[in-house]
Amino acid sequence: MQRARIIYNPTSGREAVKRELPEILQRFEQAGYETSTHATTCEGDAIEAARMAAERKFDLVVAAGGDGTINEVINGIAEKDYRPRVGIIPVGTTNDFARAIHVPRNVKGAVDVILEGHPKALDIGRVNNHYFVNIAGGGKLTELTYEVPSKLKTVLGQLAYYLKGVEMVPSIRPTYVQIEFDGKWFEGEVMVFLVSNTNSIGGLEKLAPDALMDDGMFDLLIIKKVNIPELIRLASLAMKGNHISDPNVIYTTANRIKVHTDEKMQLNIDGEYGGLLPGEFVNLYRHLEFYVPKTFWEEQDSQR
Ligand SMILES: Nc1ncnc2c1ncn2[C@@H]1O[C@H](COP(=O)(O)OP(=O)(O)OP(=O)(O)O)[C@@H](O)[C@H]1O
Repeated sequence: MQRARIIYNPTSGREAVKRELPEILQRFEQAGYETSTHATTCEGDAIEAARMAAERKFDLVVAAGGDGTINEVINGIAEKDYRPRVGIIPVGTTNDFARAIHVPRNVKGAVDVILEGHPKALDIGRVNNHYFVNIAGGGKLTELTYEVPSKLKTVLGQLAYYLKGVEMVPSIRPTYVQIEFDGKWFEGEVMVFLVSNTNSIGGLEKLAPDALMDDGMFDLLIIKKVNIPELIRLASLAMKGNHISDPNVIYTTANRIKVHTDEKMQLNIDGEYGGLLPGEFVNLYRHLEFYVPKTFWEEQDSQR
């Protein structure tokens, strides 16, 4: 019998997962999994729970929560020789990773995807000693993702991020960085740089429109120094993916990226604070197996 460990964050998003847990457990048991659960209690708890699940050789680890919970789960297993397959039940606020791999953002649909059973090996990223599935980056704008209080997200959902974003705009300043990507070089002031593994970032599905998740490459997006009205114009272009040909934007792919700055610049990893730069970003080719909808792969393949 296969064994599944469901690691869930009871505080994620609008706190729906607690209510649905009995039904989730029943469906996994009916599908033939011996299933147990772990409710996270604080930051870092899902890392430890996932590490233990790998050590105890669970076949499947399910991350039920937001992008923060998924990030912790992959950090718990990424360095292990034996790595359980990963399922996602997206009950967070933004759920970028679920969007990217087309897992439905409702519990029933997400459980269907896991139980239909199409695991696919996908790339993940590593920066310094942290792992990420979606994105890592730096620049004042990225700090938005961890400055929004959890309670506000529970009440307002995604709107909480937009409100905070508007509030932060006047304080956004450029930072002088040196970026080396696969032997090429950029040096100058930037508003933000993003190292992306998926095309879905901050709820925008076209920010890194060409990102594939099993090609061993990141999409690197750099927004050079611009004034605030210009930044707002670029943000509106990004809604439709039309920002990438703008002269103030560098958009390219790379497997290995080094970012250095003399100023203090925070690193954002999958929406959470990840320490200070410098950082070396490495793409780990098809490192973890995730359950994805069958249609997702047909679509990825058609983009090649
Ligand atoms: N019981 C808990 N109480 C408070 N915080 C927790 C608890 N369990 C986990 N956390 C922390 O909450 C963080 C954010 O949770 P998560 O990403 O699951 O939901 P979210 O913030 O609502 O969604 P999103 O990341 O999509 O915005 C996690 O990275 C973890 O550090």
